[in-house]
Amino acid sequence: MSESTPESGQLGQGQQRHVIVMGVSGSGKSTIAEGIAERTGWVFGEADEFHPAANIAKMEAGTPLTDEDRWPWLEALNAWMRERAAAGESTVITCSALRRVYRDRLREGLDSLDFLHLDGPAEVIASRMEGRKGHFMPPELLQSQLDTLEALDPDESGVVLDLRHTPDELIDEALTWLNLPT
Ligand SMILES: Nc1ncnc2c1ncn2[C@@H]1O[C@H](COP(=O)(O)OP(=O)(O)O)[C@@H](O)[C@H]1O
Ligand SMILES: O=C(O)[C@H](O)[C@@H](O)[C@H](O)[C@H](O)COP(=O)(O)O
Repeated sequence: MSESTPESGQLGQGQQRHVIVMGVSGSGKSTIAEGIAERTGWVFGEADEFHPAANIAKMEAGTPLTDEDRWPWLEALNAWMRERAAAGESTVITCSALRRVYRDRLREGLDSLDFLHLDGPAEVIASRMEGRKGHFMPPELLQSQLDTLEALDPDESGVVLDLRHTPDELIDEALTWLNLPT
């Protein structure tokens, strides 16, 4: 399948792909999404960069975001994907996308949007957050992220991947699920 390779240039409607690597903070979204972007040539987006400064300050201070905090952020991410779609480009972005209603907002106006959910034991995620230096997200917020998380419903296009696998394994599993060459 070559429709999404960097060489293919502008893609017609229906040929482009839009993928969100989802999961709680520290699950490995950035690592895997960057790998997918490298292998596919799709435009990469990092959801943390779409948060208003107030949201970042709130998380940094150890306070979980509310739905109200998240709506403008989700709207900005959706607008960005729609712009890329209008330009005929495929995208892969990181986004916690913790609740079903958030994912519904993210899907608006797109022909298709696939979710790759990085899931696994809380202890593994916690130790990764502890080991990550210079990131604004405090490990204490992990529990609220896990409490907010709603698994993909059967009618949502997506797959759950085991975050304990290595990044290379996960990128291969993602590409295989997406029906792309590994
Ligand atoms: N599959 C993996 N196996 C081991 N360590 C990983 C894996 N994926 C990510 N990491 C490490 O875990 C930490 C969190 O990963 P990151 O990609 O920043 O997660 P997120 O974007 O979901 O917050 C980073 O230090 C990263 O290097
Ligand atoms: O909806 C939220 O509460 C945040 O978006 C959160 O889920 C996200 O994970 C943070 O932005 C931390 O960034 P990392 O996911 O990169 O740790």
